[in-house]
Amino acid sequence: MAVYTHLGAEDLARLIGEYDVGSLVMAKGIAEGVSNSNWLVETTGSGGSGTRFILTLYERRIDYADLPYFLGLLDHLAAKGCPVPRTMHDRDGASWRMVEGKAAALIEFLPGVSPTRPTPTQARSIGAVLAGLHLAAADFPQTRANAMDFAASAAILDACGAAALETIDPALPAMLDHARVAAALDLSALPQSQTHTDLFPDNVLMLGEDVTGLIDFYFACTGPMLLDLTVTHAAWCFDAANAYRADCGVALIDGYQSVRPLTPEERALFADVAKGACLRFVASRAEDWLDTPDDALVTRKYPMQFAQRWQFYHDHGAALLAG
Ligand SMILES: Nc1ncnc2c1ncn2[C@@H]1O[C@H](COP(=O)(O)OP(=O)(O)OP(=O)(O)O)[C@@H](O)[C@H]1O
Ligand SMILES: N[C@@H](CCO)C(=O)O
Repeated sequence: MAVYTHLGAEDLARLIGEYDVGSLVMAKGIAEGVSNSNWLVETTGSGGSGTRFILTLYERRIDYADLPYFLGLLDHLAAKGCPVPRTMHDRDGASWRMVEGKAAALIEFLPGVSPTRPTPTQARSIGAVLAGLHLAAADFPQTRANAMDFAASAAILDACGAAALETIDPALPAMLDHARVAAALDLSALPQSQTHTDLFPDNVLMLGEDVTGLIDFYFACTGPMLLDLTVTHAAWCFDAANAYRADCGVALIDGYQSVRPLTPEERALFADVAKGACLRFVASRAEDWLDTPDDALVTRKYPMQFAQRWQFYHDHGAALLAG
């Protein structure tokens, strides 16, 4: 369920009236997503604006001071031909406005569906698109620090505490030590750009083998491009039983390198950064697991899934870029 705030028909029509997109025809709450309230909105269109939009009301976990970065990055990337939604600007030129005390943005609707079992060809496509995003974002003038960097992961696991982590799984407390090791990594030699850092399949829209949309940029930040590649690798290249899918892994890295070859420093740090990437999701999932009551409507994501992927990169990560 992801409509936390009720907006009546008049509220929605008034809000849409602030934009040059024609008048409201339809608005339907979107069930997917857990962080924000989202509606699919249809309008009569105006001046080439298109007629379908996503209206997002930012509910939690988002600092409004970051909105110019998130929404400005979308516009920057869209202008360079990356498959990301453009943001609609209201008649005052603003990309977001306040509604019912919350920030709201109207974003271009993009076609496509999120793959549930990506094929190697789809993995290759997303690798190439991610590299294109990194190149296109290099001259984006704003920056944002990564609030979920390796030090943050270690701090989150530390705050959970070994005893609480053990209630989720006896193998979880060991991840705290591994997170401290990741936090001490020196990533300063790695080339940086603006990065998505949460490019799971559910944040990608595809039609067949083509990527039609990258969405949910609310963890985007300035940082090592390698981290973004390893997050995407860890999120796309394991099956439902958590076994590594080498066909997807090879295709994703090939696709990425077809657009931006990795530097020797990136190749050398691939396994360590992939392990840190896994720990970021171990940490956020463990924190959510402990914070979410058993009977909550929100589905909790299992931290051990990424602890097992950490183990995979620990055992095999160095070999993935060999040859
Ligand atoms: N620009 C877009 N074009 C088409 N569909 C979109 C677009 N943005 C979002 N959606 C749809 O809305 C759903 C919810 O969006 P999103 O995943 O961003 O939700 P959220 O609550 O903001 O994030 P989270 O996934 O972190 O809970 C997506 O699964 C997708 O179906
Ligand atoms: N994509 C993340 C949730 C957002 O950080 C996960 O699967 O844990």
